[in-house]
Amino acid sequence: MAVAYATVTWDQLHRDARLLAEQLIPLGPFRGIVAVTRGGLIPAAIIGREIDCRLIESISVVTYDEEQIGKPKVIKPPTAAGDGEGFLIIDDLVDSGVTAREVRALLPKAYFACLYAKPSGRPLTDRFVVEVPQDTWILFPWDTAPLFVPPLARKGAESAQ
Ligand SMILES: O=P(O)(O)OC[C@H]1O[C@H](OP(=O)(O)OP(=O)(O)O)[C@H](O)[C@@H]1O
Repeated sequence: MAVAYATVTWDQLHRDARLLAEQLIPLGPFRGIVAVTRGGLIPAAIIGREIDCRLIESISVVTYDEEQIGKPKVIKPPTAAGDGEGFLIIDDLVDSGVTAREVRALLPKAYFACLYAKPSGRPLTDRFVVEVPQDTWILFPWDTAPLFVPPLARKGAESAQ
């Protein structure tokens, strides 16, 4: 399957998180936020600021390790959130939906919102900002760095040497 890349800048991520916050305000107030680490941490901080929510819990789900491919493992439960009643779950992305399914099973009464959703994971969300094709790999700002790229003309000359 061909893979396309979509770069998300800090500015864009901030804008998308604020857009989501705006949509969440009428659904609140929320007792707290559960950030799905690690990708949900920065969106949760931005959204917590916008919706005026200071109680931030986290959950950490590992979906891949060398011995048990695909078996999700909760390595940090969201204890402060109980069954999720009154809580908002925030993640950056739902892709296959494996992480979201695990998180929702632990917090059945919480509201699940994320910035970006691929078709396979989309049904597991209550709200998202942007739908992204399944074969698109999102490059988040914390995963990337600006690099020098040679001018096109010089690139041709270099490959001819
Ligand atoms: O729908 P899924 O296929 O489960 O994928 C979505 C999950 O993948 C990413 O986290 P990742 O597992 O890469 O961990 P990280 O955020 O700690 O890098 C993302 O932050 C979601 O939590």
